[in-house]
Amino acid sequence: MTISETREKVLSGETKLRDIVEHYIRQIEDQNPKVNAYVDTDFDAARTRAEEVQKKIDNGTSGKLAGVVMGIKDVISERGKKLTCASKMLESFESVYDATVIERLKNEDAILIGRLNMDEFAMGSANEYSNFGPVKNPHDPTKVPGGSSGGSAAAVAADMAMVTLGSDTGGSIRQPASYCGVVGLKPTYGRVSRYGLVAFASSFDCIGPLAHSVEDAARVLEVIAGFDEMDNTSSQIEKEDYVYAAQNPRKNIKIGVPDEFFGEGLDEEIKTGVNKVLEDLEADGAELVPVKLPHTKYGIATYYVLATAEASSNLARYDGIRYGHRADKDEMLDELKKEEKALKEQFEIAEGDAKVEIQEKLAKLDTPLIRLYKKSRTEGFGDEVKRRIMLGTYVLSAGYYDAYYGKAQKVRRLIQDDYKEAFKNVDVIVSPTAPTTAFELGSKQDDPIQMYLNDVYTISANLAGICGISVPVGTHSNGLPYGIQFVADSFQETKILNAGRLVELKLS
Ligand SMILES: NC(=O)C[C@H](N)C(=O)O
Repeated sequence: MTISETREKVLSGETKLRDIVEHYIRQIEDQNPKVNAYVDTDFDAARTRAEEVQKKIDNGTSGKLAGVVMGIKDVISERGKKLTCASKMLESFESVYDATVIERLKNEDAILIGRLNMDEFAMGSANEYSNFGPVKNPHDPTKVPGGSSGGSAAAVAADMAMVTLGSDTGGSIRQPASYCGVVGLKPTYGRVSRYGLVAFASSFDCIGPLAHSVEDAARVLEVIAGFDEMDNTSSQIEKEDYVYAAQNPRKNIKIGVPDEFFGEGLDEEIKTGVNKVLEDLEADGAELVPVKLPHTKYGIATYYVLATAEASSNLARYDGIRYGHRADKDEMLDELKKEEKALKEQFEIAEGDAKVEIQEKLAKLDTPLIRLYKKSRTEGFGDEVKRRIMLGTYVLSAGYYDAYYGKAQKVRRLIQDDYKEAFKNVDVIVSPTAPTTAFELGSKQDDPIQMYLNDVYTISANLAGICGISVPVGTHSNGLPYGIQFVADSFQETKILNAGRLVELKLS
């Protein structure tokens, strides 16, 4: 059921919240062993909450999301719940406070039923890099659900939640939404507070909803959006009426069509499917306008320089002392002693240059504290996270800073300027959400570049800081869903909701 259907039934007394919650519990018990979307659930808390909210409904004081059963990506703090980011590093970490978005959802009486699987620290496009094992696509368990919010998308697709929250740093809400056949919305950077979101790349990270419908996404956005004094990057610009925009779409919108997003690498059927919808929208009064985004071809490279640089800095806090997994101290001291002993023995028998070399090694041997950091991080982080920390540290290093980090910042500006220019003439810009449908589990795991290329259409919205939505638009002959993406200028969420709703109306 959608949020509005639920509201109607719950407010009229036709359905009790208890029954809604029991439905989702059954779904999770039945589906989760196959899909692996939830990494933690609290059914008792959900049941208790349902009783509390039911009382509010009965006495007419319930909030906007009364009865809405939600799952939360395991990167957003929920007081008293585990917050693992699907990493061994945070295996036993528990949130001590609520993220602003969680506080706002709770204030409007949403029922939070569990924590959702994801790529470790949100780094990935297939939800395969998780300490809890991969999420499976509900449409075909041999396929990935997309990532990094794979659990959030799969939970909605398999009816294990009415809506979920995900996070989008470089496509992480929209690409899994496309692969799982649900709606996913990435708000403008600054529209939704990041307070309580574990940082990956702070100038990109955004929290947003994944839902069954555009209107549901709007209903959640309405609650979570808005200024927050706890996040100094959150904007003071007033929210717009998102639900109204989703319910009353204008047909005569101007849609920018960039050649750059319909070229090489795009699956032919997806291209045809997206073009067909555009023709239908045009027949209904929309105007299709060719636009140019000449710098988008540098999007992936730019993102993977800047996002890894920010990640290397943000993830420095996980040292096993202040935060996160700590390696066994005795084991570490033992190792260190053995190394020292071996070097000293070698020193005794070595001669000439070799002796000097060994002496240098002895002098450079880690102190116990440094070794504890190293060992904790080596054990706690997975391979993709380590790869990004190393890439990020490299592009920030003194000798390469200008060549990589500095240059990428300049290209980011050029990409932003492309969009600013294009939005002078159009309301939204359209593209497929991803170049293909969901791919085979394990097929790209060993090839990071192939994995990164999945984000080719979604990543520029993150670089530009603008908003975007993915709406299901068809089923491929291989049986898998795929989405259409609309992006709009900063703080113009009503425009993407409007366009998304037009697509839904065309397909219904
Ligand atoms: N976090 C994201 O938005 C997903 C992106 N594929 C990344 O690995 O960075």
